[in-house]
Amino acid sequence: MEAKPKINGGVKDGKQNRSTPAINGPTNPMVTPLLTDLYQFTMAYAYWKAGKHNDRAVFDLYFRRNPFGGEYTVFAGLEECVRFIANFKLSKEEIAFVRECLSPTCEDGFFDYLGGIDCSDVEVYAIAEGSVVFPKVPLMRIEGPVAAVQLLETPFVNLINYASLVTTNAARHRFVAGKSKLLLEFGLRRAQGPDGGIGASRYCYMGGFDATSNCAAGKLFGIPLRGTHSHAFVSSFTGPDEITKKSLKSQDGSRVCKDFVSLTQTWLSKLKRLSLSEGVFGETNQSELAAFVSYALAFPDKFLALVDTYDVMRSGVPNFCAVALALNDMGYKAKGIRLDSGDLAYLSCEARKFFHNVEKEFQVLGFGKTSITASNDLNEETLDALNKQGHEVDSFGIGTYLVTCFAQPALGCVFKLVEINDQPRIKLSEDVSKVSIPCKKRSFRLYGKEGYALVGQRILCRHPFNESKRAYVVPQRVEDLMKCYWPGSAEKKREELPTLEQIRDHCMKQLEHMRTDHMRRLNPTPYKVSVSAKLYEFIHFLWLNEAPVGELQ
Ligand SMILES: Nc1ncnc2c1ncn2[C@@H]1O[C@H](COP(=O)(O)OP(=O)(O)OP(=O)(O)O)[C@@H](O)[C@H]1O
Ligand SMILES: O=P(O)(O)OC[C@H]1O[C@H](OP(=O)(O)OP(=O)(O)O)[C@H](O)[C@@H]1O
Ligand SMILES: O=C(O)c1cccnc1
Ligand SMILES: [Mg+2]
Repeated sequence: MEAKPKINGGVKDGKQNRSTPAINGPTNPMVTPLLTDLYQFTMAYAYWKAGKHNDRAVFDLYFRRNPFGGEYTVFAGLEECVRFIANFKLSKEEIAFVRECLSPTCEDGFFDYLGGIDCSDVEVYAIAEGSVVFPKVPLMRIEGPVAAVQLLETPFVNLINYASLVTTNAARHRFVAGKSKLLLEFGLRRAQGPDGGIGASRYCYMGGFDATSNCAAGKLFGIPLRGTHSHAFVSSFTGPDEITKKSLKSQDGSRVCKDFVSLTQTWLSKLKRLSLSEGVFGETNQSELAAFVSYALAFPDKFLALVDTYDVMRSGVPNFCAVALALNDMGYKAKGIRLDSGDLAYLSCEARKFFHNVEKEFQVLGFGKTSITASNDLNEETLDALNKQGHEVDSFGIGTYLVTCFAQPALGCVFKLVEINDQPRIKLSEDVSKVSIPCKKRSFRLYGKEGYALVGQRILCRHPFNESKRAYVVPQRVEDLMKCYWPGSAEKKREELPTLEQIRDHCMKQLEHMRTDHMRRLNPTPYKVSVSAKLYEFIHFLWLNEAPVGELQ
């Protein structure tokens, strides 16, 4: 990071703000200017009373430590902040409520002023959503009249905190599962309320999940929807006699099987003969078979069965195979099974063996590759354990631990004043990691990989607080990280908001280019965030200037 030169403003290049299309309001209609802490309004009043409310302030939004014991974070939630600020306006009712909450001595003029705030004099600069980011680096810089920007603190931190945390959690699950696995987010029922559920689905997709079970998120964001069925469906059946409509038309429409139940029973007998020699199963649970047949009749081209209601290898898997083979006769390819309890490594390997045997014995090409989905309280640790043991799972359905961010409930984003009326400000702390980095800054990412045009300048990079930690760097490529996402009425180009799909792609690319030692789960190498030599000198000058000198008696 380096302190930003003072001269700014004017049209850079391209379009002006006025010509860009209107931005929709926040996804959650509860995100209004009142979704803030009371003290933002009390401070706004006190700024106004002191005649300071229009002082030009610069705030940085950043976090101090990466979550989940890792060394990286994915930045998310920016679009919602932009939507919020683009539509910021207190209604008459909201102002009346604020008036009730503040002291009766507050002057009327303040409430007129509140009603006029529309963030047209606020500017927001930010790193692209979906970027990999690190502690202390400003994710967003918010410039504007101090009272107005103060009102944005709580909603902005709220919108970024969970979004970035859960996106990072999803990215970490993706990293452990590996690229080739299908990751399904199943967390809605366990999420922290409706907003937690909708947000989890959106941001887990951003962080690398492939699909969600959450229909509302599918509709709102176009996220692929996926799902299986539950134990209730299986246990609701009592036996094959329940199935009255037994016919199934073949996939190409040329034939009709009048009694699909009997076809399935025939296949089950053949499987029994095959398996009895190996002692795998005798009688399977017939009510489970009825459930599977019914599901296959409802979705012949999407048949997927939950096989652990009674006994995975003695009932669920053979019943599934009987239905799948009957479907195969009719030209359909069964999708697969889901395991939701027991030793998922062992059971997935046993099921895979069974599928391979079926393929060999009955010459059904590709049956051995039938998909296996696993679920049940999965998290990074269990995925890692399954990898170490060896497993045959193709797809993981993950809920509770993912969406609740069980391993760490908050990211700890902060919003700190770094400059007012062109005067740099600092917040001191006994804890050095909590000292804020003053000044309106620019952030760069320096790339050392070969193959890029040489920038060639030798830069001294310094740890912001530790004098002895420094290094010269000759970057091969330099990326300016902050772009303008909300110019207010300033005549500056506003970055277009990318689609969820584009943000997800950006996130995947960023993660792919991370050094593996920064990514590993155990004792990852910290990514070094530095300040320029000039900023280092300035931080320490200001620190000494602001810290009172103690007196020893
Ligand atoms: N091979 C494995 N290695 C490590 N953890 C596993 C393995 N297989 C499953 N797990 C995890 O172990 C836990 C098992 O949960 P639990 O003790 O509730 O058993 P269960 O199989 O769900 O039992 P139940 O039949 O009562 O539902 C889950 O968190 C699951 O993800
Ligand atoms: O385990 P999670 O990661 O939260 O994933 C979602 C879970 O939700 C469903 O069952 P539910 O937990 O409602 O019931 P169950 O535990 O009895 O299967 C599903 O079968 C998964 O196990
Ligand atoms: O579709 C599923 O299998 C599913 C959906 C939500 C929660 N558990 C499982
Ligand atoms: Mg469960």
